[in-house]
Amino acid sequence: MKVLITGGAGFIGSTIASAFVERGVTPVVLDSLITGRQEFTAGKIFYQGDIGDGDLVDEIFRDHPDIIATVHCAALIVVPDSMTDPLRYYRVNLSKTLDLAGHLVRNGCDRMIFASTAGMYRPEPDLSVTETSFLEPQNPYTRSKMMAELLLQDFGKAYGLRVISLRYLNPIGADPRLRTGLQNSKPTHALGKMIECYTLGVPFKITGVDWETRDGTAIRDYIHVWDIARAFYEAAARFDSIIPPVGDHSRYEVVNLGTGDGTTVRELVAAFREVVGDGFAAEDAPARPGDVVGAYVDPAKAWDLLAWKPEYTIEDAIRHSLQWADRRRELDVA
Ligand SMILES: O=c1ccn([C@@H]2O[C@H](COP(=O)(O)OP(=O)(O)O[C@H]3O[C@H](CO)[C@H](O)[C@H](O)[C@H]3O)[C@@H](O)[C@H]2O)c(=O)[nH]1
Repeated sequence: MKVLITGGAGFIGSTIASAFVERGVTPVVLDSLITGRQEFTAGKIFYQGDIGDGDLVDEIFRDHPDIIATVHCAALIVVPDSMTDPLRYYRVNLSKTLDLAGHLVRNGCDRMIFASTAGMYRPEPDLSVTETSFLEPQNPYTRSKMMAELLLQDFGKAYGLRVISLRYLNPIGADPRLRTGLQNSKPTHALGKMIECYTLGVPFKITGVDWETRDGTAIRDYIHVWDIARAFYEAAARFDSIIPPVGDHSRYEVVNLGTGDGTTVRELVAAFREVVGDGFAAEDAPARPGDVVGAYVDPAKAWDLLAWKPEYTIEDAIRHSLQWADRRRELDVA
């Protein structure tokens, strides 16, 4: 049994591929390698190319008629970049998803698990989001994901494509067996900056300390990438019971993935100290332009439909990220 994983050489897609391998499902990776890494495809069935390339997708399905579902992760994901270059973001995340969906329908693949974002919700007053929270995406990245979901719903109604959309927020950590992790050597997200500051021996700047949260710092739902990968497997394994192949029910289901309470920046700093010791310094600083207070995800539906909840702690994710930063340096030198 095989699954096609678009973006399978990226941070999340490659981790999902490993989770499938460990459970006896063979991944077939399709990745352009624009941001993905060739090393992450080692030992896997790999096609280098574009999700919009119909001939290539046809070739993949000819070569692997036993593909039972597509996990669609290929996307551009950097919010500030999406604001300066929306054309590129809509082209890659929306137009190419449209093309891919057409190629899948043509090849008779009617199961898709879509890597989406819980960043498209307007948070409730307590900063939680559920699947019924109002959709109010704030930037071209989250809008491109929302629009892609809308087109996929239309494909369900017209062509029978079934889609489970998994929406989550800030993935951190690395494959616990360190096969893969974040490709980028200079990540700008909070944990990446903590690792950089810790390595250089300089204080980490807590950007934004006046938010209306439990300690004044912004909240995010950091979640271990292996937990996310497990959820994709569970969605694939239960696909036909979540969206049966026949009947006049909706062919589209949304499931949010998260921890249920989130983590503030100060809590992330405390967790980092828990892992590396007291020597890690942090200081208050002004908020970054465009920053938001944040949100956290209620994972109740994920438990009901996927029997899924996060298993790794924030400290586990920090430990794995630190180990991966060392491993990554070795890979770059090799
Ligand atoms: O050095 C830093 C870096 C970040 N933060 C703070 O930590 C919180 C989280 O920031 P991240 O950058 O980790 O997370 P964001 O959700 O703000 O954004 C990140 O996750 C998004 C995905 O949802 C996009 O990928 C985006 O490009 C990426 O920066 C924010 O309050 C930020 O101000 C600091 O205090 N110091």
